[in-house]
Amino acid sequence: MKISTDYKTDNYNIYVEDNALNKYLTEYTARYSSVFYLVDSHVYQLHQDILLSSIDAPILLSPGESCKTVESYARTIEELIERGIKRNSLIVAIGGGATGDLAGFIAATILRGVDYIHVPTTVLAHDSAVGGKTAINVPSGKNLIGSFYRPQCVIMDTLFFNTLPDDELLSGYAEVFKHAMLNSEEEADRLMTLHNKAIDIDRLSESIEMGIKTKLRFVNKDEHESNERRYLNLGHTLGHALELNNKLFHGHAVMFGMLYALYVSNQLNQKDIFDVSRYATYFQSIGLDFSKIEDTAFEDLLKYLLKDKKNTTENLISFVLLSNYGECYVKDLSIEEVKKYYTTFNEMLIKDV
Ligand SMILES: O=C(O)C(=O)C[C@@H](O)[C@H](O)[C@H](O)COP(=O)(O)O
Repeated sequence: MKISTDYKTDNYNIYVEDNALNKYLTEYTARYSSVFYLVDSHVYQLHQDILLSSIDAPILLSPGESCKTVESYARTIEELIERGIKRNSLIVAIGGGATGDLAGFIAATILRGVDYIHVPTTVLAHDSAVGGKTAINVPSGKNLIGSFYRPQCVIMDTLFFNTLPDDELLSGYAEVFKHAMLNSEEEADRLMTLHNKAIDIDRLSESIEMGIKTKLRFVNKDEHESNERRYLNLGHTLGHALELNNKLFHGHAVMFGMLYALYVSNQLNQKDIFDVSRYATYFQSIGLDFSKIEDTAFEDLLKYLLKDKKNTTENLISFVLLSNYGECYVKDLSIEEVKKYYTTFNEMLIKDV
């Protein structure tokens, strides 16, 4: 399947299919005199003999978020310069969202910008590889350094999914589910039917297609996130805080963050538009472990909440909320309000799940 962006210029293709890497990569690499592969070391270890057998002299990155540090950024830049990268070279990022975020940021900044391609190997990266956000972390928070920088293409080879652990699969599915909530109740119901009790890997491509198309609707309108693109951050305010504080998988944290956002939306709308308990029970039935957030003190999350990139006013925390399915808005809440809802939200979860 091929999906294309719809900007005024410099559009790129997103391929999602089995064997996509073999099918499309050389068409792009052939245009450059030198190509540098930045590959998640774990992915390379698993796939070097078959899917990645043609990848020449990869630079291996530490797996997951651990590669998104300032140190790893500087080290990899040094290595690329030593290997002779030029302005007309190509960087190919092969790995999950973290690899893509780091490699994209390197591509955006090395020699003031070289072309790059995303080869996402996780379900989660259907999200991060699309839209041109690149980033690294600092101790105060996630993705606090970064840029918007479009790739030349995204090649999502779904054969990589076969080796994904269940926790990673669930993490990626969280963003697919978020995209459904940004569409309609029917889309969320469809996912819950398609992936009832467990994530069905054979039906993931169609769910990912829905996810990417939804995401592009927002990105095409507001690439640099001054307005509608912020809605893609549904679940991420509390999500990023839980991810860092409780050391959760990104998507697992986003699932909790989404439940909280739906709960707060109901409170502010003064009607139960969203059946939060139903979604919580569903998330639990497909593997979300609620014990991972039990007893998390609000005060431990607060320092992260106050550093959220969406915040614009001192001591107010910005949340993406919904007045209905697909109808988002950004609301600044005081610390007291966030805490109050956090307490009652936890009580509801303990009672209902
Ligand atoms: O692409 C976007 O815009 C998003 O917000 C998508 C998020 O799901 C994704 O996790 C993103 O990387 C988070 O970005 P951040 O700007 O909140 O760090």
